[in-house]
Amino acid sequence: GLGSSSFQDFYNGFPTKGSTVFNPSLRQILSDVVEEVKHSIDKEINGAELLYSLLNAPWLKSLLKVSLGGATIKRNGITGEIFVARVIHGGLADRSGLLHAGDRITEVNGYSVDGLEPEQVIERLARSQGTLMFKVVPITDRPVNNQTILYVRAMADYSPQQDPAIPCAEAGMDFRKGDLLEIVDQSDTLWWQAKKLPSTSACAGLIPSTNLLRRKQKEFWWSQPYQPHTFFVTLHDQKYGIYLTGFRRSLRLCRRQSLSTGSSQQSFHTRCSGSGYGALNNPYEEVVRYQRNPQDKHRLVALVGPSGVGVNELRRRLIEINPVTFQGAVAHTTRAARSYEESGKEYHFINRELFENMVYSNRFLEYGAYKGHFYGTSLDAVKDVLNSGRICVIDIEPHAIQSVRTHELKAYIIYVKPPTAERMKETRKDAQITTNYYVNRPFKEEDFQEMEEAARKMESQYCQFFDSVMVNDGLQDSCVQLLRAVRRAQDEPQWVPANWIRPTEEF
Ligand SMILES: Nc1ncnc2c1ncn2[C@@H]1O[C@H](COP(=O)(O)OP(=O)(O)OP(=O)(O)O)[C@@H](O)[C@H]1O
Repeated sequence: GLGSSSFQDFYNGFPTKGSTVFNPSLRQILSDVVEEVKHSIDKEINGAELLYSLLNAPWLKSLLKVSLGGATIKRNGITGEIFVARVIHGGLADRSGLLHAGDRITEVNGYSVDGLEPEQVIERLARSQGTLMFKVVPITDRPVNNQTILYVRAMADYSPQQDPAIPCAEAGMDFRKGDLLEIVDQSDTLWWQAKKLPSTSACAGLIPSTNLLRRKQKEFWWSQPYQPHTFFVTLHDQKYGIYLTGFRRSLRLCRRQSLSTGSSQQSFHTRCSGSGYGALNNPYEEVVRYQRNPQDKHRLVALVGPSGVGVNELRRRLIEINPVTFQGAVAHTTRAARSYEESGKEYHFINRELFENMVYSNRFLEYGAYKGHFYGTSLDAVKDVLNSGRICVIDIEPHAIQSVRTHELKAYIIYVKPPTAERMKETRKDAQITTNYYVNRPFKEEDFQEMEEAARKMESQYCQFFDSVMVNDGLQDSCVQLLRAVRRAQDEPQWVPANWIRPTEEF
């Protein structure tokens, strides 16, 4: 339905304002827009969408959709005057430079529109053929366009179609947790305009501002899958401990035990830095493009994944491939060293008092208790590896992600995802799982299902923090994927939280 000739006609009659006639370069803009619309006719949304519901001829819908080119109109309830409510960034109206929010539309094709409903104005527009003429009284105090572009990562999902409060759902833009957004207009305190990156459309869409989205999140908190689970509990709560880096089997054991005895999820204790916590409350996290300087320390690489997916296997293989480059962090424990163990090698063996001091001075990224002993991965153990010039590769529970997303560690989070249950069955024939009843028994059907379920939950809660996602299908392939991801993290530009680069409230 989009004949170029009709576009041409329409273009010729594109709204003029006073004596201003469209600049010929608009011809080019319009043909761009035609292309855009062809690709996104069902998604591309702007004020002209109002027309959409009123018109029947599909070609006309398309045409008019473009014609308003991203402006919404509204009626002043008291005076009855029709105004341009909003000009969508990057849309035709915006690019023409002729329509501005606040401009009053007095006539369409010589007919006064005062007192009409916006829908009637739209209808009038729809009925007109050939030349389309607007008489516009420009707003006197046009706001200066001093918008700075802001890049953010969405920490929440948003769907305009499900938001009755949005002024024009069709002009809205949906996004999901983890999406990168380029915010192009913040002039309205409630509704911002943004594009999703990588952007395929020139046109922006409406999204709620930080404050508005925060308010919405509070209203709908029960529907938000993500709730921070960062707890500080006393060291004397030994009943349900956890275990950490390098000993995830114990961790899994005690987690399962604690679940089966009805304990809450408080078996995870993580460090909670100011900046990290701030990010949890912010529906948008400001990000900047960052590339590590070759002279700088490496970024910490942290693997997360559901228990049994193979996080430790992958980590071990990576370190084995190149132990000069990669290293894990040595955990601390209060358990006594065995005769063959050496402090600083298997563990840093420390006494309980020292462990407690480290907890209280916030030195652990994550810690917990298991069988009466404490275990923890300390910030210093990670820094030791990074200071030695190596790449520190650790695995963490997702609850601890916030404790490594800091200016200092600049963690790159790799999520290891299980393949389908069928593929798991094929690839894990000789693999061994550790459960709370058995250490190293063959995988069973239900293990795969449990893992799938755990992966789903993990993704729904934490996907916004994953810098890279890999499926651990064939081991060989996974190792190559992992190696590539680690290289990317160190050598290629990445979006990182802005406060890593210009720290505000760092520890
Ligand atoms: N891609 C793979 N193909 C085949 N077997 C694998 C693969 N990845 C891991 N395994 C095997 O699966 C088993 C569990 O892996 P691993 O111990 O690394 O799990 P994990 O994610 O660290 O879980 P946990 O939290 O229990 O420690 C091991 O026997 C490991 O060798």
